[in-house]
Amino acid sequence: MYWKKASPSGRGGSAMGEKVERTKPGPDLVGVNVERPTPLTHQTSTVWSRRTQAVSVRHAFKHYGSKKKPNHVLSDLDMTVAKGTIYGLLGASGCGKTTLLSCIVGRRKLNSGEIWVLGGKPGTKGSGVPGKRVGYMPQEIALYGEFTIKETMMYFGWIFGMQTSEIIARLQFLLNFLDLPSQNRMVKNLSGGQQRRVSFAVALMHDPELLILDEPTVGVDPLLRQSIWSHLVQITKDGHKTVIITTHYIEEARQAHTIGLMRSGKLLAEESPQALLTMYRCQTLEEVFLLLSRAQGNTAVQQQQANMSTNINLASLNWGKKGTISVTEESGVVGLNFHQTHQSKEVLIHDGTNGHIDMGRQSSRSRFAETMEDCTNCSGLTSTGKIKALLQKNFLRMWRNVGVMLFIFALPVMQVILFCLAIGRDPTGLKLAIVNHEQNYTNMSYQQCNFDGGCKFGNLSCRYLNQINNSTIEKVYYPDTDTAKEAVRSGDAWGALYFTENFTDALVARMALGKDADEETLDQSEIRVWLDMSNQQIGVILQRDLQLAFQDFSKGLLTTCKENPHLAEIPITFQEPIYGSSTPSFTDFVAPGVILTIVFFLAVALTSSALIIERTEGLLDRSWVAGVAPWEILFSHVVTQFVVMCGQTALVLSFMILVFGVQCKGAIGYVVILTILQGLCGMCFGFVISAICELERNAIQLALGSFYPTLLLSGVIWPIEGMPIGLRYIATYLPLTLATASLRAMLTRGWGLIEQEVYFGFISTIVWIVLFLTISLVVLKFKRG
Ligand SMILES: Nc1ncnc2c1ncn2[C@@H]1O[C@H](COP(=O)(O)OP(=O)(O)OP(=O)(O)O)[C@@H](O)[C@H]1O
Repeated sequence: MYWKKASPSGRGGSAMGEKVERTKPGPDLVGVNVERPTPLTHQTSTVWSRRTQAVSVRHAFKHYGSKKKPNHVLSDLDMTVAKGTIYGLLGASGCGKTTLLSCIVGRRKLNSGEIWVLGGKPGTKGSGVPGKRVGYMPQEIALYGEFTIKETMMYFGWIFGMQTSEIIARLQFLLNFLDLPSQNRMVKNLSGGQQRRVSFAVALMHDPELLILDEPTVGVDPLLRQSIWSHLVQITKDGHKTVIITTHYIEEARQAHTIGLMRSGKLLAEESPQALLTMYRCQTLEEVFLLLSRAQGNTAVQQQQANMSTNINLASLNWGKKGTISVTEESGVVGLNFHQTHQSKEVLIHDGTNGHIDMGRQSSRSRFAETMEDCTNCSGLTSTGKIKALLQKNFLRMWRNVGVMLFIFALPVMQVILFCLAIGRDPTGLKLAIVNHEQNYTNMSYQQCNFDGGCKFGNLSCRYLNQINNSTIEKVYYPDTDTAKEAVRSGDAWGALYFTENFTDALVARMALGKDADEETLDQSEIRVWLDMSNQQIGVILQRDLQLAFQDFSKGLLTTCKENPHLAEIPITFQEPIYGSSTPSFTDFVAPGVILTIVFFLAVALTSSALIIERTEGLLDRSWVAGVAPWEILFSHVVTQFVVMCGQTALVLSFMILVFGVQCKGAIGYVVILTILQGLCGMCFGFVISAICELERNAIQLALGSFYPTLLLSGVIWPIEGMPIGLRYIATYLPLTLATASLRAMLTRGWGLIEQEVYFGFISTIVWIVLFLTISLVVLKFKRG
């Protein structure tokens, strides 16, 4: 058997059930009826008393920052909020009110200490907190700017498991009650005060058991502020609803049943407003707060003296028959506890094991059981309402944002078009400085360079020049090699080409004499070329075209002279390639990597900031407090992204294959699946970035920073076989490498899923998806803690 204070009316504020936990009664006061709580005999009774309060916080410690340099925000804080009361939490800015509230709603975890909310510990299975048992209005607006008021209510209503008709009815009430504008107005177009009221309406939406309001009256006019307070008083009247409210308008907190005055991470006092005013003989709560704050600042000795004098002062108070004052040690600075007899009374209750329970306890227990039953769904896997709300939110946000829509669908198309137009084509108009001493430079024929196309051996230099591809090479004529080379040096030409004055005769002699040709003949018959090889691609193309032109020239000559044209070829015959074309294009080599890179990094860009934006706007926390689990948020993004990915894949592949003719020899179905999987992989990588980074800026840096190394190491623009062996191993296991090789094998070789190179690409992508998702979930869970 033990003593417990019960408050059937739920009034009277301070720690009704809590004071029974004292083991050391305080000193008697002269002339004051002092309650002496009886020491508890069962530890279970303490737990029971905590469970029957709306909120009970014990020995709470919380710090931010590292262990070495902690910023202590809560230090050994105790708080008791009785059911059916309004609890006003007051304190200077930065004293830790928001931190305390976020620990109560399960947004943050204490470093040590205990919190009981509505009979359970926040975050534990079946506690319903976070979840629909709590209505939370954070300090920041924490709403979706692109939503209308109605959509906002729908979103949270569905998350709370309400039916659409219920939400609409409740919305009408809240619009009228909070004097809100039309339900079709966008939240971002509302005034600051209106936005705060919408935020308040969200907290009231599902009529929760516990309302936690962080400064709901900021920016609200006095009339509406009064009506908000009246509403709070109204809803707590029947004792089923509890409100914790912080405010900087200290005087409005007079309407609360209990006031907790907080300073430096502790509660200086936890009493009813009237008791505080009377105890400290103050006219306003502000004065009380100043008094207590000063008292806390004094030394321990001074503090003791202050307590003594307070006690003596209190001794002279005449509480009459209505009031009793209990002296306790746990109320902090003054250690006073006030109860009005008409609001609370001491009742004898038994340990639950005996089965004899008094009415007060019975009602709290049955209510507790009821609420726990109510919340059996809270631990369920998910609800369709939540998924519906999250999906609608993701799609609406995308749809309403033109920039995002362009980013999603126009950017990939533009990238493909740019890639196909800009990469892999032969350059044109490359200037070649030509010096032909077979011709007279001043003569027009130098430019025209006529020759006889039959089996005639005159002006062979002109016949060769005629074979050169005119679209790639633009011939510019120079009088001598010095000026031609100078043109190359000064960047006016990519190379200089020189024919000796008796080139034709020497070449004919070379062909006729064969091994008997002398050095001079060989020297005179050579075409000399000086190239600018500083640009490897252009240099190699010029080499290739000049050699091919000579081969064609020789073949043509031999053919017209009825000789075997094969004599002109080097004795290596490249037969028809087994895969690919005999004139392979760089585009075909790069295209698979480009397709996957576009889809992968667009997904990274889309998702890497998604969670951060929601987090910085406070939306993520608010959704969590409403009972949305991290995996549900991820799942909704996966579904949204999947739809986006399908659209992007269709666009990218159609433009690549159908419009620009990139070859696809394999099964298009597998190509599509691998591309979508890579998009999902990029999305999951984006989640990791989003979960790790606190700021959008950091996320962008990380996403951009990862782009280039991935591109370089994935064999997209150069075969990984060219890398040093160690780096090659690392590169092989990057998310894009095996997938690129797989896609290339499907597109250019026409391989199917049975080939190792192909299915390795699929396996590697799926493994990366699982890995990234796991990392994001772990980080999200960790951060939530
Ligand atoms: N995420 C965080 N990381 C580090 N420090 C934080 C964080 N959130 C709050 N703080 C610090 O903790 C202290 C308490 O902040 P808190 O927001 O709880 O105060 P508050 O009493 O709600 O203030 P206000 O009335 O201005 O809202 C402040 O010094 C604040 O700078």
